[in-house]
Amino acid sequence: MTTNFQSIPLIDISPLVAKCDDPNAMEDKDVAEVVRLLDRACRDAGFFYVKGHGIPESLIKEVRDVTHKFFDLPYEEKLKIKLSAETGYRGYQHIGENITKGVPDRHEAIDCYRELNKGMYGDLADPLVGTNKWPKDPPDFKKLMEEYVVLCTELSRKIMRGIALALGGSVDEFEGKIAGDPFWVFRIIGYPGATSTSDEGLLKNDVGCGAHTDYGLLTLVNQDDDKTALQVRNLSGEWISAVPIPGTFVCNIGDMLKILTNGVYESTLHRVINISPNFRVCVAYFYETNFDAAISPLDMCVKKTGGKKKLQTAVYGEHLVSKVLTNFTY
Ligand SMILES: N=C(N)NCCCC[C@H](N)C(=O)O
Ligand SMILES: O=C(O)CCC(=O)C(=O)O
Ligand SMILES: [Fe+2]
Repeated sequence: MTTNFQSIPLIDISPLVAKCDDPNAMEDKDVAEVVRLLDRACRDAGFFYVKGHGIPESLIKEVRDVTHKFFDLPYEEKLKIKLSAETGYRGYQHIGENITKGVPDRHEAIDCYRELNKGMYGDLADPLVGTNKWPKDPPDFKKLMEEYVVLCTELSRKIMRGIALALGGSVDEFEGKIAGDPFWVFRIIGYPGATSTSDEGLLKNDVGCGAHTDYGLLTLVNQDDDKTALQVRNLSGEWISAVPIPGTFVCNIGDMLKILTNGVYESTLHRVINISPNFRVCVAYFYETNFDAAISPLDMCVKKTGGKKKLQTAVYGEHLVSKVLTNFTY
């Protein structure tokens, strides 16, 4: 359930990060406070910033720096790792190639997914089977990003432990069959600077990514410090900017967590319009359920919401594949 939030809350999650693997974490009053704030943020906005997350700021910045360097390369160079159906939809897509609600997005990106081998989940994962396509230049790009993905996975697991407690569940509610073997998606994205200054012009010419929800459990957004671009829709349809706060991640809820919570937490619509004249990068990490998990509302959430299942079961891998196949024209 979204509200008419006017700003996106910032939560210092350091107590949770320190203690979430302690079985008695909730007895710690600082952890309990983080959990309360997470519940508030997830109910009201489905979006929140986190600080005190433990990932070094120097690494977060380096990830954005090498991303700028990659997108600065000549087009021919970037095409060496081009995404296609044959690469399992992994690799580089040029501006306008990704489509949201039928409209080409004004962004370029490298799309990566956790590795999938043929037959791993029957034929469920077939379209995404492949290995990631990393550029040779900048050197160490792959190493840095792979290191970063490991840290994002670990951080997301911790935040999901907090969210499990926020829902009144056990700390490991989202492990095991739901996300004990989490899939992940990783998008390294570049948005050209705005060509317009008026609102109408920006909406007509400068939409970097059209309104959408994310597909899985939890997204961690690492965005440039000095450009406002990400906008989040509130209940009355106002677009609230997720203005960059240095040293934080913007977190948001995906479709699978909406289903699990029977809609108590919503996967909020958001879009990207880079209003700055300069090229913006965003590195988005998506923490997902197990690839083959069949996701339905948790009993404890159904109880909270009047006892009726409001949302249908979805198999995460099917949801992802159906999205990926409509994001591109090939
Ligand atoms: N894995 C995620 N969330 N990717 C976000 C891209 C959202 C835009 C996409 N064209 C769409 O229409 O979904
Ligand atoms: O660029 C951003 O800030 C967010 C990107 C996004 O929403 C996505 O890739 O799903
Ligand atoms: Fe998104």
